[in-house]
Amino acid sequence: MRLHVVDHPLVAHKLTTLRDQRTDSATFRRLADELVTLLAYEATRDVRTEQVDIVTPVSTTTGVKLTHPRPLVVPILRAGLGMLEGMVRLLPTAEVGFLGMIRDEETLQASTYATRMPEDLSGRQVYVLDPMLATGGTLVAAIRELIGRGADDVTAVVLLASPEGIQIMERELAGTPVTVVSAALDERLNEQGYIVPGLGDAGDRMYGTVA
Ligand SMILES: O=P(O)(O)OC[C@H]1O[C@H](OP(=O)(O)OP(=O)(O)O)[C@H](O)[C@@H]1O
Ligand SMILES: O=c1cc[nH]c(=O)[nH]1
Ligand SMILES: [Mg+2]
Repeated sequence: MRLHVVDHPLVAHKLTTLRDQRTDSATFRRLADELVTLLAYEATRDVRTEQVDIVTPVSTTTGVKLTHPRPLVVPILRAGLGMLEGMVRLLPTAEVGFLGMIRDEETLQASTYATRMPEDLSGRQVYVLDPMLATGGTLVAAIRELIGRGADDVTAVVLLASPEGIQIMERELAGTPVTVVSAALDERLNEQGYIVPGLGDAGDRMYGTVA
């Protein structure tokens, strides 16, 4: 597993406002959208392209276009949904699949309540979206599902990761073609499994619900 923490002043600036407890839901959604677009730039560095010949008003030239099979973008509901638009804006040919997952706040075990994506992902590049990589349980289960369907290149785009979660991912997904792109690597998890300093419950902050 590869970890890439995006080091950029615009990312740090937007993330600081996202973390701030005074930030309202509408602003939180806008910032999550903007942040994922900045992360997508890094996450798609190896997206597959093919050469094409085109004619400009001045001459002929050779360029590239996104190639087949189309990349698949999978937001993990609920909070990952807030990252979908920002991602597909940069990947207009992408197909979108969905995984609904919830973490039991007592046991911290993740379970899946909805799955809607192609059965066969062989040869596909997959971008899985979830703002929080806390214990890693959710992302490990999601990525296992994608690899089980044949995906051979998985990139997880997250806003915050914990060192504990990264360690679990490295252990549980050793030898699999997985990259994690994050806006920050935080200090630790607290006793409730929340990222510290973190931003609280991403889904609640995004959709205005109270934990
Ligand atoms: O790394 P983990 O310890 O598994 O925790 C991270 C998960 O927890 C949150 O989802 P939550 O269960 O709150 O669902 P929600 O997105 O519907 O709020 C978050 O959006 C991640 O999916
Ligand atoms: O800090 C955390 C941990 C899990 N889920 C969240 O939304 N936030
Ligand atoms: Mg939540």
